[in-house]
Amino acid sequence: MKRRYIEIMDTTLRDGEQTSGVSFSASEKLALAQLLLTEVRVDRVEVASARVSAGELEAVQQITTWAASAGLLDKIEVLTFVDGKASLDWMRASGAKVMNLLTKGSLNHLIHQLKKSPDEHFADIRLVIEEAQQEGLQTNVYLEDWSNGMRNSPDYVFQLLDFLQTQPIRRALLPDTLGILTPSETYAFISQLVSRYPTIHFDFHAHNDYDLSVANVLEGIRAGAQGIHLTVNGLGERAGNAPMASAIAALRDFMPDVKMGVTEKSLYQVSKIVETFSGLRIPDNKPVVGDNVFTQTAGIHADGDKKNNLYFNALLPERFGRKRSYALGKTSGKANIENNLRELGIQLSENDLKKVTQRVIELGDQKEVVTREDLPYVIADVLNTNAVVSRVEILNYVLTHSKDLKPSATLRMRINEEQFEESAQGDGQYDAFMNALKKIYGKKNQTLPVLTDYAVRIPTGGRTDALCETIITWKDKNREFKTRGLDSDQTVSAIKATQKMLNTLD
Ligand SMILES: CC(=O)SCCNC(=O)CCNC(=O)[C@H](O)C(C)(C)COP(=O)(O)OP(=O)(O)OC[C@H]1O[C@@H](n2cnc3c(N)ncnc32)[C@H](O)[C@@H]1OP(=O)(O)O
Repeated sequence: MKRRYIEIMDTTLRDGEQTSGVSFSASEKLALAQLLLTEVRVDRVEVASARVSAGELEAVQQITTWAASAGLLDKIEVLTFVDGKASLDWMRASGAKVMNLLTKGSLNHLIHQLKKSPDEHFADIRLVIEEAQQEGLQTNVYLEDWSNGMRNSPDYVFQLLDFLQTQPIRRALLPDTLGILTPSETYAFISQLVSRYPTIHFDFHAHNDYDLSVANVLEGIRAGAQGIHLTVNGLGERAGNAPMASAIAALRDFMPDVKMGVTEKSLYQVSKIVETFSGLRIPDNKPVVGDNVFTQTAGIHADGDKKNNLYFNALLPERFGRKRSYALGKTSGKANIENNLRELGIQLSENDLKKVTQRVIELGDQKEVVTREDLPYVIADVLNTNAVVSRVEILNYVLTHSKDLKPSATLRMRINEEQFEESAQGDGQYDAFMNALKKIYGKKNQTLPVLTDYAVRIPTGGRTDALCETIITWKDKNREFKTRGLDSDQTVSAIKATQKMLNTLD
């Protein structure tokens, strides 16, 4: 089968940054543009809108300087306006060579926002494109509000495309600006344009207002679009754009006649970086990249996986550098527990396994979270054994907190038979505690796992009402794991979670 190449244009740095509350710094934009082009290997990146701000200009200058040295300048795009020379001046200052010119794709927007006739608009566009060409810039053209245009003023859309067909443009970009399309309409509109304008390269740009963006991307491509616009984590104005990870996975799995240059393995990494830079947490159930999407919770599912991977689908976590896991809670069965014990290198008799399973279910009923690293403690408690040999014990500590002085911590602990004591300052009490801990492990030439997430919650209901639960995610060379601490004091609960982490180290 001859496969069609589909261009992926990432617009996390332009449309993604239009997410309310998100603003990337110049260095974050540069790092992301580099990662997207060289690791994720998207075909093009749209990095800014022209004229936005001085900071934005500096960011684009940094990106174009890097891209020019890497031979990738033709992959850096900037959204510009039909505004005489204003956007062109900005393009010149930024060093970018590809402009995505925002024209009006619906009569409604043209008449009410620009207050111009089609002929006036086309004349303005012609001037900008001509000037851009003289400056050696390449032009792609957005037909803003194109989807409404196709619904309500198709003749205007055809008029615009008839005109654009005569212009030296590289691509026509079809945005569903307000995210109003259904999959069948997306297919109908795009296939109509593809057959009417066979020489134009069409990109489709979805929005997710009805949660249909990925479905629309698939239909857009099936209809003949040659490129699609995506954002990492689906960032974007209102409900966002089509999310990169799910769209790529769906295209790979459902459209075998399509090929793309994107490296699937790097999608999770870029998603986590965008999560950090944007400050917007990825929902746990977000396909492909969410924390829980490769976690089997139900006992029946864990059992089925043991018997010929019965509950696997094509979306295997390993494709994205991730791992399947088995949750512990009230819907767990023996198979969930066994799976986690295997990871910890612990074996129990059938009878003991039943008792431990029962306790995990009870804890789940009380809304308590049980992590894999908690299991040895649950076993010790249920079976009354010394399943947990506390090689590491926090013996004493003093934490200070005062106005206008840095918090400090003094810590005494035992590692095997040896005792250590250290003091340190930090940005908060727990940070000071961790700094003292790092000094101690530094003496032993041992580095600690990196803390990658710190979540605090007050478990609701029942007897844990007044307690605070801290769940810390740690990452060391080859594993990521969570430990949990429970105490009426938040810092103490974090210290308890940390002691559990220390006891997992060799
Ligand atoms: C598909 C999309 O998501 S489009 C996203 C476009 N990107 C942005 O809007 C980037 C962020 N925007 C900005 O920083 C600012 O809005 C700027 C710098 C573009 C303009 O700022 P201001 O001069 O203060 O104008 P303001 O934002 O109030 O209004 C936008 C103006 O652009 C005009 N405009 C709208 N679309 C276009 C267009 N395609 N080409 C040229 N001008 C346009 C509007 O008619 C309005 O002009 P008016 O003030 O003469 O009525």
